[in-house]
Amino acid sequence: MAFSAIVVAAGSGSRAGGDKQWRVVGGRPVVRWSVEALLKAGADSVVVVVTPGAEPRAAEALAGLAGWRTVAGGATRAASVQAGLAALDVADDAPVLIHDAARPFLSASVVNRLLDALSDADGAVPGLPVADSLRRGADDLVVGSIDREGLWRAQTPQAFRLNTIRDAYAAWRDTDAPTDEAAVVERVGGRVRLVEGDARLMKLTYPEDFAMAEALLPKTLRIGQGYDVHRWGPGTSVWLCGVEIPHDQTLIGHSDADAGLHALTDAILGAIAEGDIGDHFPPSDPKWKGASSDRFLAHAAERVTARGGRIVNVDVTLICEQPKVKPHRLAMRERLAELLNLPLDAVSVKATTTEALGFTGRGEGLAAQAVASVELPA
Ligand SMILES: Nc1ccn([C@@H]2O[C@H](COP(=O)(O)OP(=O)(O)OP(=O)(O)O)[C@@H](O)[C@H]2O)c(=O)n1
Ligand SMILES: C[C@](O)(CO)[C@H](O)COP(=O)(O)O
Repeated sequence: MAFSAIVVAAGSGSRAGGDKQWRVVGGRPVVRWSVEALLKAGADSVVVVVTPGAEPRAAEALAGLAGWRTVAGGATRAASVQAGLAALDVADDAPVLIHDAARPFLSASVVNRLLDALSDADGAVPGLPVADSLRRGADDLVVGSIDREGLWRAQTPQAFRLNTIRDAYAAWRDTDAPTDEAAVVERVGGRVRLVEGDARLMKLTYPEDFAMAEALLPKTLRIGQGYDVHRWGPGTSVWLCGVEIPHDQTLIGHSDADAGLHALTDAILGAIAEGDIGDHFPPSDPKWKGASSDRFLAHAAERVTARGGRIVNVDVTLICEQPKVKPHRLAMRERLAELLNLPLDAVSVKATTTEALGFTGRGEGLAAQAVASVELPA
């Protein structure tokens, strides 16, 4: 069934600490999840209601999506919904879904249930039965109980034909704004059907809800590995895993030749299949001459964040006869943990010799290998 949609995103998000509709969850702004879900579910057009002046933020958050436009919202959610209704350019009896931007995880099955229900009802609302006991409280004391039988938690989107919801709002006389559209249509005697909601369609209201939303997202675990070698040459210190160690030689390279950081950067880039360090920082480019490898690692970590992912743990092995790594291992782990914003117990640095065999054994060069695991949105 063809339908259009309104996404209300003109709130202040005060209970969440402000601006929740623009915050990034799972690599995308909250409002983008909501608009994209409606477009994917088949919406012909989406009117996004924003606070006056927030249009550029909406354009940035929704860049690359087609089929949406903004209108300015009002002081209450109900006023914002009415601004969206006034901006719709569809037939009087066209189905309209009205959705909170703050409920990002909308599935096509909820949309289909709502549209189906409109065939014999004036409106449809996704709901979840109340599972907890309900108590009335005053001054931290229980002062009454409420029978939860027959009680539902109403979610959005809520579905109506345009004329039904527009006329019902026009008839609303209370001084208090309604909390949702079901209440408005019910007030004029409309039959609003409850359809099965979805626990993932939770409304992001409080700061802690954002961690919950991240946890709800399906994830995939990726592993990447990296390897790097640098030749020993004359010098007085060497950089390894972001720590400068006094030594009678140094590693030779275009940058600071920190083989540990290079291997780890490649491991992270490998986990997200975004090429290798040379693709991002070509050795032919003079601007990387003598550069601190910290920035290479930070760049790889930023790429993970940009993909909505997080690094879970890293493990680096340095292969050399000298210098002895153990005395510096904790400092190296602490530096990597700092650069990657990871807890110390998610960062491992190990070392081994090759029993005097091969180029590392002969002291011609140092090798490093690394493994990184990364969680990405599925
Ligand atoms: N004047 C308003 C108030 C709310 N909303 C939207 O209505 C939805 C549900 O409202 P709520 O969760 O209460 O959002 P806020 O009003 O932003 O939050 P708070 O009450 O914590 O300030 C949100 O997508 C919000 O952006 C809106 O468009 N216009
Ligand atoms: C519309 C709604 O999300 C349905 O549960 C809810 O009523 C919005 O309430 P809020 O106080 O604006 O968060």
